[in-house]
Amino acid sequence: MRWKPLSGGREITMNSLDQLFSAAMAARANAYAPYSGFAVGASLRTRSGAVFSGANVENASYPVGTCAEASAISAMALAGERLIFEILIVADGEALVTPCGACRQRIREFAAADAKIHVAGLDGLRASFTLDQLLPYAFGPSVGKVSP
Ligand SMILES: O=c1ccn([C@H]2C[C@H](O)[C@@H](CO)O2)c(=O)[nH]1
Ligand SMILES: [Zn+2]
Repeated sequence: MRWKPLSGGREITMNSLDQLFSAAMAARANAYAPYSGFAVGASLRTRSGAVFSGANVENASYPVGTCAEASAISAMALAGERLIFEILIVADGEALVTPCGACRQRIREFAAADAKIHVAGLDGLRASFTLDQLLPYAFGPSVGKVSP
């Protein structure tokens, strides 16, 4: 992806993973995580090339809180998009923060088995997986349909 120069001279280029990372970091800045104190950002790229992002939004009733990935997927669906090519999750700390089980299933609803799931720390990308690696033998949208 090419970006217009900010001010004359050198053109600024940003690769697609940098763009996802920036979007996820920006979303993470607005995470609402007063209970866990664990802010998470997510961003995803769709087939059209558009990027959608989200952050976790917690609740005093703990189980009602939502994950960053769920929030990014809702933003995507609201824009009428239905196919995720790659998604990136960013969080602080030493551990790899991969999507929780529920979010893996949420991603599966809108992504093929080879979709990429990137995991980042605040300092940048740490690992990349395919959805199939994180959710093997998945139950997907075409499995549960019974023909009339
Ligand atoms: O992949 C993840 C893992 C955790 N969380 C959130 C849920 C909760 O608000 C907080 C602590 O688990 O982090 C996410 O949003 N995405
Ligand atoms: Zn989740």
